[in-house]
Amino acid sequence: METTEREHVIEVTDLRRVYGGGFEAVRGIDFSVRRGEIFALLGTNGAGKTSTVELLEGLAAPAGGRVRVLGHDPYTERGAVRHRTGVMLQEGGFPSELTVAETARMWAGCVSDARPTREVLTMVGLESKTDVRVKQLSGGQRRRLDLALALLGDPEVLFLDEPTTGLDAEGRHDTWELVSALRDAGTTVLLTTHYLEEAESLADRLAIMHDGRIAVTGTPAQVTATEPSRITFDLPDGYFLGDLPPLGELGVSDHTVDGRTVRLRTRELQRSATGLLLWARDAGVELRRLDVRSASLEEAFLTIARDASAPRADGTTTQEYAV
Ligand SMILES: Nc1ncnc2c1ncn2[C@@H]1O[C@H](COP(=O)(O)OP(=O)(O)OP(=O)(O)O)[C@@H](O)[C@H]1O
Repeated sequence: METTEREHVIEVTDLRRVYGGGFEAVRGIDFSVRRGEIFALLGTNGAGKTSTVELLEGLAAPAGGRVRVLGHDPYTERGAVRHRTGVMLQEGGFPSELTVAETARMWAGCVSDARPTREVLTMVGLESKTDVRVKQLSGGQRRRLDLALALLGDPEVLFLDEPTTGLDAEGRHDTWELVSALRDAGTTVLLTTHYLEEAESLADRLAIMHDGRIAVTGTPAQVTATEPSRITFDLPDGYFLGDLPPLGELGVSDHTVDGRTVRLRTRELQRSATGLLLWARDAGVELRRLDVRSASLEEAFLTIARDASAPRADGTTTQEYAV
């Protein structure tokens, strides 16, 4: 079955992976990725991200469940999928004596209708390193070479396992721009990352894995919204906590006081902040060191990593947002 523009190009249903010895690294996960979407798989160390991506790449057969990439089983129908996908493994292995250009040419020989090697090396910023031997590249430059090789076949679907690990801040931003541009040109990207700001700024949707399961799936904004926002300020001189309007009426879910510093947590940031500021205006006081902020993806991640094993009130451990 071929996919159309609006269909999911990656579909994962109740997927399981069991290693020799019986360890279940992937324990029944579901997600899907639409054409032209960047989907990030996040999770703690050992959560099962690489084990999952390898199943999507057709490198191993699932112990249970179903994977479809571009409408095909990537393991049993490898020939139908492989030439339409690009893969950047977590650790690429290159012959260290070859130069960058030789490595790209060797790889291009394995790809049908390969892009010109100079083109992909320029895309990843390695055009000035073509005559350098692979063993002389820095770790970050090797990651870029990995990415260049994944792009050689002009893939419809790109699997990137920790694409920016080892890159400096500039290299990471360059890679983000390149991946965004590929997405804008219609490439579907599934990536794993430990950099939460990478997922926050790049991903259209993401899933957070923990212990072989997906704890939450949604847009970065949806996942971040699972955490309360925070308001911090110093109580004005001569005022006490009891002088503020009743915090429950401001939508504040809990608070702490440390000396004169008050920290409020709220799921209704606008209502809480407005109520507080109107009170301060009417009282004619200044809320010094006022700081109002939404939760970050990092806070949501840490909470999920901590709580993911605990069942929710409805008995499930997975939260999924429709988009
Ligand atoms: N070949 C293997 N044999 C047995 N267990 C394995 C094998 N490969 C991975 N595992 C185990 O499966 C679990 C998931 O590993 P995986 O590499 O998929 O996690 P990950 O989320 O990619 O982790 P990281 O962020 O550290 O790269 C881990 O507990 C790991 O020890």
